[in-house]
Order: sequence, then C-alpha cells, then structure tokens
Amino acid sequence: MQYHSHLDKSVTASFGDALLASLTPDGGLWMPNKIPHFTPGQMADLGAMDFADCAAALAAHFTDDRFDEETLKSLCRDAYSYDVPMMTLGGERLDPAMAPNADEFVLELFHGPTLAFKDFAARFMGRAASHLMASSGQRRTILVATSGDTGGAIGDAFLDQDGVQVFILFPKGGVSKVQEQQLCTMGGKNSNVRALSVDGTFDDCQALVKTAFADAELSKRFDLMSANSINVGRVIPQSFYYVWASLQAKAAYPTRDLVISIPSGNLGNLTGGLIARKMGAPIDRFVVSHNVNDPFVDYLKDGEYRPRPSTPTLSNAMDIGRPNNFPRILSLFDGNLDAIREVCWGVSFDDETTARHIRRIYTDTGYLMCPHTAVGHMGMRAFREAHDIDATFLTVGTAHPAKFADSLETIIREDVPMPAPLAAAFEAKKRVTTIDPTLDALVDQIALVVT
Ligand SMILES: N[C@@H](CCOP(=O)(O)O)C(=O)O
Repeated sequence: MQYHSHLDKSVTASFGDALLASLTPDGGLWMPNKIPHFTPGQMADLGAMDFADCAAALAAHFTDDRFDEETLKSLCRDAYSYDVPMMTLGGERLDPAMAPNADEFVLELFHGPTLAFKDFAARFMGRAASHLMASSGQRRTILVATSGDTGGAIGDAFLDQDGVQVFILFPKGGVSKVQEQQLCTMGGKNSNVRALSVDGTFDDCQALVKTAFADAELSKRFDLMSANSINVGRVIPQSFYYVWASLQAKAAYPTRDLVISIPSGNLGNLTGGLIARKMGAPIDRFVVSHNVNDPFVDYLKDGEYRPRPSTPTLSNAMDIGRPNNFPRILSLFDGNLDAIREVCWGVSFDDETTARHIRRIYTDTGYLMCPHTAVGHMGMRAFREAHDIDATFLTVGTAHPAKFADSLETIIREDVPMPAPLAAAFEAKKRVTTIDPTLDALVDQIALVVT
C-alpha cells in the first residue's frame, strides 16, 4: 500500500515513512492510494476472528513489507489485550439469544489502559513506530495536541520507549480534572512524557503543533512527529473496530440495517468509520454527533464549511472549531457533498440538553455515560425519530465516565467511583509546565530535553 498527499497525488510514501513523517512534504495529509475492498465472504471470515486478529489481518493491507504477518499479529495481540463489548443500557451484551429484541447498543471503546477509545489507535501507532525505529535506529520528538483523551493514550503508548520524547499540549483549564491528572502524571521524574499546559484553546494547541511542523528546520532539528489524527498511522487503526463491530452486529441481527452514531470533534473517528465502510463493512449510515462546536453539521446542512473558534463545553474532548480531518473526508468522497450526505447525518446538542440526557438515562437504567457518549446517544435517538427504519443502532462509547467525574457528580448528585488506573494517577505527583501559545515557548521546552 502506498500513500499520497491529499494536495498532490504525485507525492507518495510507504506506510512506515508516512507514519514517521506525519505530514506530507507539501504540508498535506497522507491518504491511502486505494482502500482495499473485501467481499462479503472475506468480511465474514474477518468477523469470525477475535478483534486483535481481525485488526492484524486488516493492517496487512495498509502497511508495507517491514510488517510481516507474524509481526502484525503479535503487535495487535499485544496492543489489544482488552475487551471490546457492545452493551445495552441494561447491561446485556450484543447477543441475539440473550437480547433478541434489543436494537440499541453502546460500543464501549473505553476498556483500554487510559479508558478512552484513543487507546486503539495510539497502541497500534506506538508499537508500529517502535518496530520501524528499532530497525533504523531513528529517534523522534512527538508533539500531541489534546482536548483531553488523545494525550493520555499517546503518553501511555510511548511511555519509556527508547529514542522517543513526548510533549502533550493541552488547553489550560480546558480538560477535566481527572484527565489533567492523568496527563500530568505519566511516568516518573525523568519520564520521556511531558505535559505542557497551553494558555489557550485546543485549537491553539493544534495550531502550535502544525506551525512547528511547517518549520522545516525545526522539524529536522528535533525529528518531530505528530501523534494526532493528522497522522495517517492514527486514522487507519481507527477503522479496525468499525469493521469488527459492524460484522458482529450484522451477524447477530442479519436482517436489520446498521446505524452508528459517533461523538465527533476532530473527525478522526468518523474518518476511520468511513474507511471501514469503503472496505465493505456493513454500515448503512453514520450519525455525526457534535456538541455546539459543529462546523461539520453546518457543512452537511448548507454545504459551507466555516471553521470557527471553539466554545468550552461539558464534552471538552470535542471542543474543536477547526477539525483536522475535514480535508480527508472531502478526499474520500471526491468533494461530493450529496455522496457525503447519503452516508453522514449530522446533529448537535448543547450542554443543558446533554446534562439532562445523562441524568435521565442514569435514573431510568443505571447506565452512566460520559458527556461525549451522551452526545452520541442523543444523536442516535434523534436519528431514530427522524427515520423510520429497522436497524441496529450502535452508539460509540468514547470514554469511561470516571474521566469526567467532576461534571458527572454535579449532574447525577452521586459519587462516581474511580477505576484503579485513574485512582493511581491521583496518588502520583503532577508535573506540568504552563506555556504561552507561541512557537518560541514550545521550542524552549523541547530544547530543554532534546539536543
Ligand atoms: N478529541 C481529541 C482531540 C485530538 O484529536 P485527534 O483526533 O487528533 O486525536 C482529544 O481527546 O485529545
């Protein structure tokens, strides 16, 4: 598989080179030259595998000859050592024998080490980069902008990795208390993972990272690598769980359509889903569910893309006014808005509605959703109201509710228990430096540890 720049198809690279380079030399995003398409029979074989083996089989079509079958299998088995359940709000697993009439499930992607869906892509990327770097003796300085979850997942995936220094840039006061604790306590005093609290918004963090990449001299001096979903090595593995989950849902309820609602911000998760659908995953529609930071919803409505400054919300990881993956979505559909609309249905919700939904679902069923998952769940319900179809409805559960204990405790007026990894983070001492949102301030921090 070769990759090309979304700006110029003649600019190409292998998977490994695209991953380590992050952005194309012309400042574009890497796109796969051709998305493999699987027949229903091949899809059925993939669906019969466990998630890790299915991911490895898919990855074989997107990587290069530095990744043989055995390498990918052990990489995925090591990365995906946790559960990927699809649950009803009543706590039943997706299983037609147990829940013959159930048609709504949460695809819980938050059972990895940092309790967010970002672990799926971060763990694949971390292991793939380590495999490439071990054979070539390279080093990298990783910059990752986070609105809450990506930073933790990347920090965890690259923690203690030789030749790698990670800088996590998060908006000061713009992530939950638990997320901040997690981001600022990765590793010990001499950790290779450092947290930078940026005096600005997530969009400022993201812009800062992009400015650093645009500076060729700086990029070369520090061997910069991005671990955001601008890196194609993050987006490809985000397609694997859509393939696998859709096959499980279709096998369980074969006569129904399948609709997946994705809580969305930077649009990396939607891009992964669209790639899965192009591969032949049996997904009929995506509901693209946003908080009030919703330029993509407006685009679906009137065809005008108007990125704008973000507004802080309860679902802070989606507080993004300029989604990075918008150009990739256009590229997947050759810019055809009608084709995008046939697959994507957009909707957005404010905080008051989100809080009310969390409280009502918790009171009625005992299921506690993180604010992002709640936005996805409301999107799914809104889609159902607007469309009379017989379908299985999957809502992507993006993060464990405990990561948002501060806001959820106010909403449900109960304590939210902390799972062990988060409780451990609260035992550790926070290490964080506050910086201005300027390139000089960022370079000063990098230069302290990278020569
Ligand atoms: N929602 C993200 C923001 C970064 O997005 P990514 O798609 O580049 O990972 C987060 O939680 O940090």
